[in-house]
Amino acid sequence: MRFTKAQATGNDFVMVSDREAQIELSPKDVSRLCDRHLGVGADGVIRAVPAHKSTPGQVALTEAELTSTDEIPLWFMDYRNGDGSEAEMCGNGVRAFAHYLEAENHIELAEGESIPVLTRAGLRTVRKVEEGYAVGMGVWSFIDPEMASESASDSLVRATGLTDPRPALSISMGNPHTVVALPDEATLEKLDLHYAPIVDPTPPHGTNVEFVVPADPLVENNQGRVQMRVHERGVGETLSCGTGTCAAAAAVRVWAGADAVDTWTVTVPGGEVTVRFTARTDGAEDVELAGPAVLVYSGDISLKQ
Ligand SMILES: N[C@@H](CCC[C@H](N)C(=O)O)C(=O)O
Repeated sequence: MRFTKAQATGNDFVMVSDREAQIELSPKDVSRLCDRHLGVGADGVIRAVPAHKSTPGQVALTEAELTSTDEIPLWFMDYRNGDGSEAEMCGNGVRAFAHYLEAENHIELAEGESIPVLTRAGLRTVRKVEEGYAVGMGVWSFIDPEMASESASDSLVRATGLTDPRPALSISMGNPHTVVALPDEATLEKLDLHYAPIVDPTPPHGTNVEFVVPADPLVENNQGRVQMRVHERGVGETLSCGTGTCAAAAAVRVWAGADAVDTWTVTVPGGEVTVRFTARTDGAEDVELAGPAVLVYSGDISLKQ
C-alpha cells in the first residue's frame, strides 16, 4: 500500500489515497501502521476517499455532499486514532489532508481558495493561506452547558505530576475536549502524560485532555496567548492537537470573561497555531484554525506482516 507520512505542528499521520474506495483498514491495520517500532509510526491514519464512494457512518449527507461525483469528488477524511478507533474530527489532520490532496493531484488550490472536506463531524472548509492552511472548524460548544454556565468548570482532572485534582471545562469541537488550567510552565512541564489523566465526570464518549498555561500578560497586540500540552483520546500524548488548541482557546476565553479577544496563538510542543473566533448572529461562535502542514516522505508498506 502506498502511503505518505505527514505532520502538522508535530501531530503526525499516515496518509492513504483511496480514490476507488478499495482499501479496508481494520483497527489492527491502523494500530500496526501507527506503531513507531513495527510500522510507519504516527498518531493516526487518514484515508482520503470520495464521499459518494464511502460510508462515513454517522455523518448525515447534505445536498452539498450528494453532489460528489467521480469527476469532482467531495473528499471524505476517514481519520482513525493510533489505537484504531474512529474520531469525529482532527483539526491538524484537515490541514495535512488538504496538502496531501494537492500533492496527489486530487485538488488544486491557489492561495486564498478553499474547498469543503467531509469529516465524521460534518462538512468543514479548508483554505490555503500563507502559513499553510486555515480550517473552518464550525462552532464550539459546551459539552455540559448547564454545569459550564454555572461555574465555568464542569469536572475535576487528576494527572500524574499534579499534586491536586484541578477544575476543568469540557468543550466540543465536533470531538470532545476537557481543558485544565495550570498555574505556571513548571507545572505544565512536570506532567507525566504517559498516563491518561482521569476526568470526573468523563464526557459520554471519552475525551481529549488539554493542559493550558495562559500567558502573563494574557493579551499582547490584541492577541491572546496560551501554552498547551495534550493527552489525546485513542493516542496518548501528542505534540499537537488542532481541535484541542481550539477548545483550549475557547476555554481560556470563557475564563478571561468580557475582555477576551478573538485571536489566539496557541503554543504546543510541536509548534504554534492561530485560532480565531467569529460571532454568528445567533450568538454561537465560528472557529478557524490556521497553521502549517508538511509532507515528510512517501513509501510502500504491506499490511500482511
Ligand atoms: N489530533 C487531532 C484530534 C484527533 C482525534 C482525537 N484523538 C479524538 O479522539 O477526538 C486534532 O488535530 O484535532
